[in-house]
Amino acid sequence: MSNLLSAENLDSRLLFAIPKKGRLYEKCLELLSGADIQFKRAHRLDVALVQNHNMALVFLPAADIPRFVGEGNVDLGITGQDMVQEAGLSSLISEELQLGFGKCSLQVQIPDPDSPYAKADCPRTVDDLVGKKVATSFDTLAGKYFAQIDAKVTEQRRKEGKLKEGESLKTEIEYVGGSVEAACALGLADGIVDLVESGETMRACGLTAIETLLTSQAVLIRPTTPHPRSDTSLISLITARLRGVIAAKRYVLCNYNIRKTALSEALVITPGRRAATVSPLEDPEWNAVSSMVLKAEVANIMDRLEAVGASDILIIGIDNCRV
Ligand SMILES: Nc1ncnc2c1ncn2[C@@H]1O[C@H](COP(=O)(O)OP(=O)(O)OP(=O)(O)O)[C@@H](O)[C@H]1O
Ligand SMILES: O=P(O)(O)OC[C@H]1O[C@H](OP(=O)(O)OP(=O)(O)O)[C@H](O)[C@@H]1O
Repeated sequence: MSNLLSAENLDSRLLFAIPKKGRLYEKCLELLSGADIQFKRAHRLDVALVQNHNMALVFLPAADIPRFVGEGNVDLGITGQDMVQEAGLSSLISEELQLGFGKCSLQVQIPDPDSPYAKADCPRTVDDLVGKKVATSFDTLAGKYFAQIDAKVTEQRRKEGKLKEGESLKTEIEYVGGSVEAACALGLADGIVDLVESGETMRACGLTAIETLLTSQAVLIRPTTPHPRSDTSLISLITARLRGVIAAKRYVLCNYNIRKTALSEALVITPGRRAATVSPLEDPEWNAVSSMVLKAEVANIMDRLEAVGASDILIIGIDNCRV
């Protein structure tokens, strides 16, 4: 049997990096299926040849994908914006598409000072963490953030005469690979910088968030300068397909009938992505309108359409689309 990883198998193929596990994995598989990217991932193999395109999927840790994309080893990738920022390669990476899942925030968290178990001298603000220990998997971003806070607090303390010229404060950033939320309870750190989505993990660990370093979602990325080997037309095709799948998830089609006298008011409510489709009805005083609207705004839009006299308002799900 030929080796799947051999150069002749991969050389001519477009390489698309997908997180190999974790929070983004299942959503990525759904997205690939929606875009009809067909593949079989063999047991224990992190490369899968795509059956219906000259492409291979490469399953990598989400944290490594920005480097593989930035250095041009792969042509496309999906990862979190947080990972792109942490890799510090933003100039080499172009964000093609926000995918609308994997939404979370990178936050500074401390043991809840209002908890009955809190120590009297526990930190309450980021300034209170200066000179102490902060555990994180995002040591680059946390390091940059605390370098600024350290400089600000050092300056203040000098002015107050609490620090001599030449003396400075430095927060210690302690890298941990996972389960960062346990670091304070284990005595490893005074605060952490970690991802928060629902806040469940944070609350379960008796932590509270005091600052947000960034917000993030999953993104489709590609090298700013495509590799000479890259099939740019296939990159555009895959990007367009993924854009269609994402738009279909976010939008629904809103159809309704409206008197011509109220048409302009109704079109303000449903302007459509480019423009709404307005068709004549047999009754010359009425029009039919069809317009894409954001799923999240449907209830509000229906209320407003009814208020301007629209009738037969129908909301229709979109399976897939090109926008
Ligand atoms: N709780 C969350 N909610 C939504 N998105 C998240 C959450 N945690 C992480 N993410 C997103 O998913 C990306 C990958 O995080 P994840 O923790 O799954 O990484 P991993 O280290 O590859 O997996 P694992 O934690 O299983 O080792 C993060 O960079 C972030 O963009
Ligand atoms: O606010 P929440 O919805 O509770 O999500 C936040 C948690 O999710 C992530 O970890 P994950 O569960 O992916 O595992 P990890 O700690 O091994 O990275 C993150 O590191 C937090 O621990």
